[in-house]
Amino acid sequence: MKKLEGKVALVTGSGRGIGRSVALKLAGDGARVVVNDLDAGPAEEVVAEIRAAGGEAVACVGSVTAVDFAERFVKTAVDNFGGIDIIVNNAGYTWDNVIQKMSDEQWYAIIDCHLTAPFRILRAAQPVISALAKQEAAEGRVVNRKVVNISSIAAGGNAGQANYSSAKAGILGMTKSLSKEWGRYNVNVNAVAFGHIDTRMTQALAGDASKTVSIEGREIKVGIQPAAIAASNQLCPLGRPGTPDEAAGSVYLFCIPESNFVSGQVLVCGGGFGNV
Ligand SMILES: NC(=O)C1=CN([C@@H]2O[C@H](COP(=O)(O)OP(=O)(O)OC[C@H]3O[C@@H](n4cnc5c(N)ncnc54)[C@H](O)[C@@H]3O)[C@@H](O)[C@H]2O)C=CC1
Ligand SMILES: CC(C)c1ccc(C(=O)O)c(O)c1O
Repeated sequence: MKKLEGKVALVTGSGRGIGRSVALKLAGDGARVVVNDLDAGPAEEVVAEIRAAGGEAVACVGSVTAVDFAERFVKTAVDNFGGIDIIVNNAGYTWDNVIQKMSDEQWYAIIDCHLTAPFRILRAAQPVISALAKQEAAEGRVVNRKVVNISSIAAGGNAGQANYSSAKAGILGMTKSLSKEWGRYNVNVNAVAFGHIDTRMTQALAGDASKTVSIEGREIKVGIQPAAIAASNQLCPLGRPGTPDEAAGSVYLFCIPESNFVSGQVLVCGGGFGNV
């Protein structure tokens, strides 16, 4: 018996990187997944991958920052799969600069994506979750649901990331508050704070090359200089970045029944480096 058989999981930013690995991992253990990404192609590919492996998935394409996104995301889960069991707030990117060079646009774009969007998604999910919990209580059943918010070791502070570290610290506060509000619905609300995971966002740049990705019409610089990666590896007891599959493994721990009495906690997944 698969541990997540029949569960309905919503994973933002799951067209690539860590989110993609989370979607595949949850689906591989029986969950039906709503795959979200800003980019339709990668989202549809993950849906196809899950279906090809015998699983169930549907795409909900669009930016988590769109004002109507949260309601659409929740509706997609309810219309296609009849409920919500797991929410992983993962979508994101970095847009770094030292504070004197950080524009309001840059500040709000990152706060909106990493903090306001998860808030709206969880707010939109509340009526569905409370109704299901009420129905289950009337039937004498206890069903644990799971929220996993994705944070970063940058929540502890990182030069050049005032916007990102504020958002990633903020979501830890939201995680702890919601764990107290939603215990009554049997929802475990936890966070995973990643250290360096090897993805598009943190890809190694060749030489002094710079790379950009297009996020909502903006060309955003991504990638890390090899010297910074070497320094990060040196600080990390395991001496290397994590893989997206390893990152997904730590999210999975908060999604399975074995963690049913763990709530309001932050798991650092950083190869031994970092605390928040
Ligand atoms: N890679 C790393 O070292 C670390 C990553 N994280 C966090 O992990 C999460 C996933 O990042 P990665 O997998 O590394 O990046 P990635 O770039 O490989 O994947 C992120 C995905 O999110 C999507 N996305 C970005 N903005 C979106 C939006 N507004 N709406 C919907 N989808 C959106 C992108 O299109 C992309 O497919 C992010 O929240 C990031 O901040 C945290 C700590 C370290
Ligand atoms: C590799 C560097 C140190 C690093 C690690 C983690 C993040 C993150 O939390 O997003 C970064 O943005 C990094 O640049």
